[in-house]
Amino acid sequence: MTAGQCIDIPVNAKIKVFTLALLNKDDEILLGLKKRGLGEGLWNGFGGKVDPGEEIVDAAVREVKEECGLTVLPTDMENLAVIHFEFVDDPVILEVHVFKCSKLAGVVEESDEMSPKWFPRDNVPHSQMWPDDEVWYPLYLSGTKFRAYFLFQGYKTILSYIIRDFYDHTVILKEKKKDVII
Ligand SMILES: Nc1[nH]c(=O)nc2c1ncn2[C@H]1C[C@H](O)[C@@H](COP(=O)(O)OP(=O)(O)OP(=O)(O)O)O1
Ligand SMILES: [Mg+2]
Ligand SMILES: [Mg+2]
Repeated sequence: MTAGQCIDIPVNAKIKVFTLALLNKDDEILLGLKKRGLGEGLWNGFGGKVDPGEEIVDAAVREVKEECGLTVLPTDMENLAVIHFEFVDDPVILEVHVFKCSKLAGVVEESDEMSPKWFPRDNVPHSQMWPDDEVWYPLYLSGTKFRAYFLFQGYKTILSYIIRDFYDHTVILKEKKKDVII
């Protein structure tokens, strides 16, 4: 999977590519409480910026190791979703490649960036997570692959979103239109 455009964002948008790994064991998911930077204070999967020239899946594997100590293999990373985030008044769009993985090796360790903890997959702390997670998490639980676009005002308010089938962009799975003020 390569970095790419999506029909919901401008063709010339400046894109910054990130990874996000959702690590599963039985009915649990490993989340990390982010200790610094983007999303500080929120529980999230593990991931970060893709380095120049780096394959996206390799970045996902590297970030998992750096942030929670676990070893995963690129071939065990299933690409669940690609999500674009636009922020009002910010020309940079974040492109987050979401992977899920159930084959984990090693020991979970706290890192400078993340404080990891297992949660039941159907009971994650949404009030302390990015607000978009609550929207797309049911798709993760049902194993539905998707592409999504979210428009944020600041980091807490979602103005609109659209979630499409991963393979067929004409199929809309979920949508919230922008409120029109008249
Ligand atoms: N709206 C959102 N919802 C979500 O669920 N995850 C988001 C998100 N916006 C960003 N993320 C994820 C993507 C990525 O895993 C992480 C942001 O990347 P980081 O700041 O953690 O980068 P790095 O781990 O490379 O950090 P440094 O090593 O400090 O540069 O947050
Ligand atoms: Mg990170
Ligand atoms: Mg990084």
